Amino acid sequence: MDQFEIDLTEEQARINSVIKKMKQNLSELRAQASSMKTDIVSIRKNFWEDVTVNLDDAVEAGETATSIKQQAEFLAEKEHRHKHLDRDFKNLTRLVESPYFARIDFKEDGDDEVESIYLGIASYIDQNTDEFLVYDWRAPISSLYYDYSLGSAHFTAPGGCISGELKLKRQFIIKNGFIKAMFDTGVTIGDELLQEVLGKQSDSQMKSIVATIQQEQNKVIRNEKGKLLIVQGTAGSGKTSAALQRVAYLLYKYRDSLEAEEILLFSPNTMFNSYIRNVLPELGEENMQQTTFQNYLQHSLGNEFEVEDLFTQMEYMLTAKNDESLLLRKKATKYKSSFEYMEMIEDYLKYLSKQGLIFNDILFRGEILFKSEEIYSYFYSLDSAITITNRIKLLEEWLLDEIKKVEKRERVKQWVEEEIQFLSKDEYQFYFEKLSKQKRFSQETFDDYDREQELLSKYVVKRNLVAVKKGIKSYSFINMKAIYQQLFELSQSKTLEKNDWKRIGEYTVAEIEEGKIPYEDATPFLYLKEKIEGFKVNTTVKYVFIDEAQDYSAFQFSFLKHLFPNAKFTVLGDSNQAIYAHQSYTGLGALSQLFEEEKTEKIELNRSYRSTFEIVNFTSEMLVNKDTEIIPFNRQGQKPVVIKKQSIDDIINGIIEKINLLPEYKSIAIICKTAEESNTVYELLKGFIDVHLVDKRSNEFDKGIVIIPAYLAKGIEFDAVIIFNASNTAYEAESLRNLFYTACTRAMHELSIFYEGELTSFVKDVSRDLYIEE
Ligand SMILES: Nc1ncnc2c1ncn2[C@@H]1O[C@H](COP(=O)(O)OP(=O)(O)OP(=O)(O)O)[C@@H](O)[C@H]1O
Repeated sequence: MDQFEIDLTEEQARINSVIKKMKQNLSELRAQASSMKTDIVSIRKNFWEDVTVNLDDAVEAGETATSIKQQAEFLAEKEHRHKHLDRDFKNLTRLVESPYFARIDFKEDGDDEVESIYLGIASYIDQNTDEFLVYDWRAPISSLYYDYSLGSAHFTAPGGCISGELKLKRQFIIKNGFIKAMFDTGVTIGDELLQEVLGKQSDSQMKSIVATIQQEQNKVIRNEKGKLLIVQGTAGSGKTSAALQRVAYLLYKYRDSLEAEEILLFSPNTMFNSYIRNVLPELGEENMQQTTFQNYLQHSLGNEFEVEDLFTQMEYMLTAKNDESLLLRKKATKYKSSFEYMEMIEDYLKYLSKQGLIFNDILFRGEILFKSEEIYSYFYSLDSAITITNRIKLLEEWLLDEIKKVEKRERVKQWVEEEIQFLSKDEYQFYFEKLSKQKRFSQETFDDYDREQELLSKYVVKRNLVAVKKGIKSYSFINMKAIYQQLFELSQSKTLEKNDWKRIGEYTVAEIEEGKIPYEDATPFLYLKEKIEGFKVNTTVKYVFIDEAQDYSAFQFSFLKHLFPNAKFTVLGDSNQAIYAHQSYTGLGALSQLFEEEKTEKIELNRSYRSTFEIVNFTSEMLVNKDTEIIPFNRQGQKPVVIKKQSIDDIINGIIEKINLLPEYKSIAIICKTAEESNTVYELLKGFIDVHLVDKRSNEFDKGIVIIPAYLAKGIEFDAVIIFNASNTAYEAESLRNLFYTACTRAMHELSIFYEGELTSFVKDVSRDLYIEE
């Protein structure tokens, strides 16, 4: 036996022994969990038998409340412990399959002994000796594995910095308790294992990367310095992966004070949510909250407006005739996404503080109860040193007080009497019972006619005023539509030409009038509304993650900062994938203005792991911005293939042929420029191959062969990518470069580009030796 075989035998023996212990623990845990579950079910069932209920007097009622509270606390405590047991059980079940993925041997300075540390997705301690048989990959000592090659190394433990020497780094692939592969490595994280992992086919779900986290990714995962962490990373550099492992890391590090629901991830679309939903559970953690910015806008404005979504806006920009109105919309979008527009709104708010708010009349039974002018006068009679929001609150209180007077006044009116007469038997009974409960009557009927009339009229008026009061409480007396529209009349852009601003104003006012809110107006509108009505901030979220951050405008970042005042932000993006090029995208640099410099950290990820060496070299050359070098991971594959066809029909035939020739890939994407083009291609292909069409409503990430518009393919990856038509007509404008780049960088193993007519210059400009022409 050579040394490797000896080592392998020893390691397998250790694994066997560890798994044996784990299995024993597992059955103990199972028994504990099951008995605790029985207890919980029984407590729930007998809840009311075990509390003493007596409501005879205040003292007894107080004791009853205490008894209920104690019983509820007892149950909650049991449930909490059961949840933990359940989690330990699930983790141990995973560990039994594959107890660890790495070993490091570390000799601490001043110590003679070399300690062997095994790293897995969770810690495992020998119940008899208290020895750590497996260390959680997030434990302080585990960072040695990610950060150092052999030689001197150190890590920060709770008690301070510990230095020493890393003597061995070994990696394993263990399946069903058996070592499938074992590598000893000298460099940071061995290439062999990474080769092995990256060479695999894609999955419908993103996978955790804990065994092969790279040094620069580890910096993202464990970073804790600033309030804002900006990660600028090239396509496929592991931004999303690092973000998710970071969530797992934070949940581990702050396990006593941080819950998964206090972490919120903004992702590019709902399909993406389904794509990443397995990563954290795979690591034994609960998923954080996930949403999209669109979802938030819809939730906040959806009742009042038809809110345009980003994809509709994008589809419009990509398909509309290249005329004056498209140009204007682009200018408007750019302007409305900028900090300058936010400043304009701030100035407008200063103006509104002194004059100019617009109110609605408050109506009651078709008549004006409060005229808008009256509301206006009251509002501006309040001390202008008080914020607008607080004055609105005072105004609300005043209106509700006035309503009390109205209530009294209305009771004697003719309509009330008429309504009483028409009360149905049920309604009459309803009021009667209500009054009886209040001990107003001792007998079965109203005994006194006048009293009856008085009380019934009171109820009738109250009932009729419910909607008015509700309206006042929800501030429907503020005419937000008109206030936003007025902004265009009263303000003047410093950068746009006068005429452009005027025309932008005209069409915005018209859209809003029709109850539609363009995507670029949704956040500014909401900002203005919240500044007037009071910002509904979320103080419970402690960490906000923004993936695909290049798609957010400066305005939206500012808004999010307001929205989550207590949160730390991790923002991940790639300026080369800024496909909404009409936005005022200024790079993630715009973000730096949000927090003070000392609270902001920046990390760049330049190594690309998703695609083969050949694909990365090809796609990198498409970029004009070559400030940062993109380093491909050394995984070989075929060069991208560029295929010329005579017509669209020929392209369709070519794609069918291509797909038949490709190996049995799990996922193939035919990426089109727009949803419109995707529909057409789908209709042409569906009779010949089994394809799914992905659109913005798709919630699940389908594997197999999909047809997808480029802007929806963001963040996801496929074994093979086929670009439908890379003609110069389709991809001519410079603004489409990033969209094209994003589409091509979705490919892991193979990239084929079809076109008819002239080839887009985005490909033509790439060195000829980097692709094959067919
Ligand atoms: N350290 C790693 N070990 C193994 N796989 C990795 C590692 N880093 C990244 N990957 C893999 O590379 C691919 C791209 O990762 P990910 O999607 O996180 O990148 P990204 O930077 O968010 O990409 P994009 O911006 O292009 O959407 C994934 O398949 C991921 O599993």
